[in-house]
Amino acid sequence: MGLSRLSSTEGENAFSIEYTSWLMEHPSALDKLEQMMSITKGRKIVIFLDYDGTLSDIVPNPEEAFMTHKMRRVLREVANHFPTAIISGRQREKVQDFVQLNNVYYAGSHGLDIEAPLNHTTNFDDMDNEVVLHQPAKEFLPEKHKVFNLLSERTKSIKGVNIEDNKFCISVHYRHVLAKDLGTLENMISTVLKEYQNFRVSKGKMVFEIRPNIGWNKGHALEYFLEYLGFGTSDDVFPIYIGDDRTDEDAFNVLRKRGQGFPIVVSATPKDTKALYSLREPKEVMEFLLGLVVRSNNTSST
Ligand SMILES: O=P(O)(O)OC[C@H]1O[C@H](O[C@H]2O[C@H](CO)[C@@H](O)[C@H](O)[C@H]2O)[C@H](O)[C@@H](O)[C@@H]1O
Repeated sequence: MGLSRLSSTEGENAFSIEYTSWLMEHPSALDKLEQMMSITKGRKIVIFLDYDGTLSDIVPNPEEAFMTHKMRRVLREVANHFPTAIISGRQREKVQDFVQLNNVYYAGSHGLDIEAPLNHTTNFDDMDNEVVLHQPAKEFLPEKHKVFNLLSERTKSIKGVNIEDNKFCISVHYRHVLAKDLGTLENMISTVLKEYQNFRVSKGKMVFEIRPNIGWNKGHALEYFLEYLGFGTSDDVFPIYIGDDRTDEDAFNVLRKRGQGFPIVVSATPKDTKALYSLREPKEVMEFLLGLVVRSNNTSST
């Protein structure tokens, strides 16, 4: 359980005391698997996952945040057992490219670009599958291009800045920016956003996340998927959301408000979160997902 893992991985340092007490409030989801499976009896489990830091390790280069083959195998199994959606800050197509599974639903741009199961409005994706696209910030695309170009131009002088175009959102990575230049970068972003007040900025892991200033976030995307899957107001659903970053907090909040399911934060250090449970790293996420599959197989064979 949590404590044994702690002593083997962290050693007896001052920090582990803080982590241990945080763990009491956000117990390891691995330790709660049995309990969770008994609560879910008769309910439909639906899985929601963030990508970076949840399905793939955080790495210095965003282009290299690959998922392991093992994680992909587990995810495929999970999605064969339960409806599964990935809700990422990245461009949706980019996540699809990393994940390469067609039994998973995808949302990109922090939930602003949803490819949902087929319902009334029909589109076709690259593989000619019928899908429903929900893109509530479509009208902001031309402006987003301008913000992207302006930011790229103005931040050129700062070494280490990496600006990622996430379709409806923009990520300004500062992982490789010198500490002395950070203030300048922040000022540049706020100057640009003063000119484009339809956009706002928040902070992620060594990244400034810029997105249209509309009332739509990962929490709304989660609700949208539930609605489409037919569980909008249902009591018979048990949604599990696993994520590691600030934008995932909106989805944790939705689960807390619905009083349903398991909000799980991925973190090996104490952090302020609305999640009720925790997992330390993507490897534990994989273990947890595998645990769900195994237990679900056991239940159906008894
Ligand atoms: O919602 P997510 O799927 O978690 O996406 C959030 C951002 O993740 C990526 O950036 C983060 O991961 C990178 C790769 O490990 C890392 O280099 C970076 O420092 C992290 O912030 C992604 O590149 C962003 O576009 C996403 O918005």
